[in-house]
Amino acid sequence: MSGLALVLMACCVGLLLWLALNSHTPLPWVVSWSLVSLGGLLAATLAIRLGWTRRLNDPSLTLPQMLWAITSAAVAYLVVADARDMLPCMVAMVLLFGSLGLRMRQIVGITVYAFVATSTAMVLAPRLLNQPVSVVDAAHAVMLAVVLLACMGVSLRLHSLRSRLQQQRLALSRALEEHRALASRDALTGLLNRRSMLELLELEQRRCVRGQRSMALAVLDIDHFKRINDNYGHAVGDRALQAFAHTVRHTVRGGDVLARWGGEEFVLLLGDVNDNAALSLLQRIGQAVSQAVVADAPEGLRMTVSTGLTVHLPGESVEATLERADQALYRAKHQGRNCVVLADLQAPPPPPHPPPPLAPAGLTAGPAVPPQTAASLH
Ligand SMILES: Nc1nc2c(ncn2[C@@H]2O[C@H](COP(=O)(O)OP(=O)(O)OP(=O)(O)O)[C@@H](O)[C@H]2O)c(=O)[nH]1
Repeated sequence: MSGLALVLMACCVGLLLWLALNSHTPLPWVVSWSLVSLGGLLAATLAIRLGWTRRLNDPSLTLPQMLWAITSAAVAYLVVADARDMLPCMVAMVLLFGSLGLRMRQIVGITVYAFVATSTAMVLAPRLLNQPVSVVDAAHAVMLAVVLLACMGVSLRLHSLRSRLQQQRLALSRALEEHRALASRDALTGLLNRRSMLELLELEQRRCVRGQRSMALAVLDIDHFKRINDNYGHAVGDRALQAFAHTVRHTVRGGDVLARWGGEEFVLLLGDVNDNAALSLLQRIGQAVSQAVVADAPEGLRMTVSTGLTVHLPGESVEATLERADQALYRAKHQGRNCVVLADLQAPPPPPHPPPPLAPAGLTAGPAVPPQTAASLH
């Protein structure tokens, strides 16, 4: 029951007390009833505030408080004869406030209980007080039945409105979640998209500055992807991209992050790894990609990937690291594709469009490493 209901109950009890003091009802009865009624509600409030009810199914003790308040109201009908007119009002208040937190079956149950409790009080009152049943008593009974039915109707309606509101809120938060996922992920491969990857890289870069972490970045580009589209169709091309993403993700460690950078180009973030280990991993990726099977595609369809790899130097910008990896990729493409080129950290920044080398590069500066020779580096 809400704090407001408690306050209202307290007002009613105060009013009843006043009526009792101004009527012929024996004072000890009235005082005892008031103390027991209020005491029960205060005890419940205290238990809730102290957190004793936290582990219960109903931590706010709604149902017990309602049962208590309705029983108190029914007993009041017997004890405080002058205040009987207030019974429908009190029961209605308890039902309306309390039912907000109840399930449908509980609402019907508590209304039935209210009906049984109050009608028992009405039947017993004339006998206990030795008074004949009057027309007023009959009118009370009819009014109470009407009030109880109306309260139940209103409570059930409120309940259905609340459940509809909850469903709408749930649907809205799911839609928001999906929207967020769509905004941060590439729809085709399910990988992080370029924007989210850049955010992640900025975060990692700051960790590198603080010396908490090191990272290597690789730019991977599927070779001659245009031919796959041209020869097998765009749908097969899409599935090839998915197969590529799936293969790389299952070759790297859980903490490494692959993102779709655009088209058939991907960026891989490798955490806490040296250049040799990164090179070896990218060689394995190259081999795995060359064996990857594209779903519903002709048998002969195989992919290869060219990769530019570099380690991030603490203090430099993410853009600078990416640019170096991109230049290494450029060299990998010009050295025959299907290989990994590790960027040379000592070399001055390359010109914007370096001419392709005449012969395959050695392994010293910007080594081009075909997948099958990876092991020889270690
Ligand atoms: N099916 C499909 N194709 C895409 C998608 N994004 C980009 N492409 C295609 O990828 C191809 C990229 O071609 P290019 O940039 O010429 O590169 P390439 O053919 O891979 O050649 P190299 O990179 O030099 O080996 C283009 O034909 C694009 O249309 C996509 O989401 N789905």
